[in-house]
Amino acid sequence: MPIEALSVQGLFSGYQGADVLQDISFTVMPGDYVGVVGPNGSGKSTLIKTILGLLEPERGSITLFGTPFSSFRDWRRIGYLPQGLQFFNPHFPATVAEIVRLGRLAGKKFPKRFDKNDQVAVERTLHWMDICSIKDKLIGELSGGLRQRVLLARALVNEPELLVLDEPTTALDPETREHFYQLIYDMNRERKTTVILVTHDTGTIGRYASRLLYLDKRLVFYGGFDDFCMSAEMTGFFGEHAQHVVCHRH
Ligand SMILES: Nc1ncnc2c1ncn2[C@@H]1O[C@H](COP(=O)(O)OP(=O)(O)OP(=O)(O)O)[C@@H](O)[C@H]1O
Repeated sequence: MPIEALSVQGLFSGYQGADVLQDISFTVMPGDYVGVVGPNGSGKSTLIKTILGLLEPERGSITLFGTPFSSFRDWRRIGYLPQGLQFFNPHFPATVAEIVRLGRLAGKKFPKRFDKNDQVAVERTLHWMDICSIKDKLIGELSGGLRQRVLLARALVNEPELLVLDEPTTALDPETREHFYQLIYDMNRERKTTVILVTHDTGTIGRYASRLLYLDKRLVFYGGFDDFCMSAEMTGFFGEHAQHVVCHRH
């Protein structure tokens, strides 16, 4: 039996002592692609921030790759693309290659210095993301789609086993968005990268993710898409139309 990439048990988490998330439990196995959906304010980003240690939980346990959160140190195994990068400062004075290299800082001990291995990893990732030709451009000069690709490259530069993306396609036009989803999907299929992707794109995510996590402060549903789509209970919850949108997989 493979070790779970992520296990969350009885999690309560929120802000200033007020819980947003209440009693959340689920596990993610290596190679899963989990789409996290739910209404505005349902706690999707709160869940991601808690899993990554950016927010301390009120109660409950989190295990990453079989290691309890409190002793987990191997952050290179996890890549994270946070929400809200469409507001990226266009005057930020860093080139594409420098931005990607920043991803190598995760898990480095002090003094944090870059070495030859970092250079090799950066070159490999630029090539993989097909952004070698723009490596000396300033990040602020790029279109939203290319910028997002660079930030994805930063999240991937350590070849993480688990990739966490919080609404990565918000600022992208439909064509670039589709391309982005395809890229993530290929990584999941070909490299077996475990993916957790928060999105409002309920119509699209069903085409790519293997599991659906529906959050509304509590865990409303967690399971395979087919189970979700066949569940009468879910029709009652979301209404036939909403369920049809999520289940529209062609
Ligand atoms: N830093 C914060 N301090 C206090 N409350 C917060 C903070 N961040 C989020 N919240 C509140 O926590 C609740 C859940 O927010 P969260 O951002 O996790 O939801 P979400 O499902 O990701 O929403 P959206 O779909 O709009 O991005 C909301 O009521 C929000 O106002």
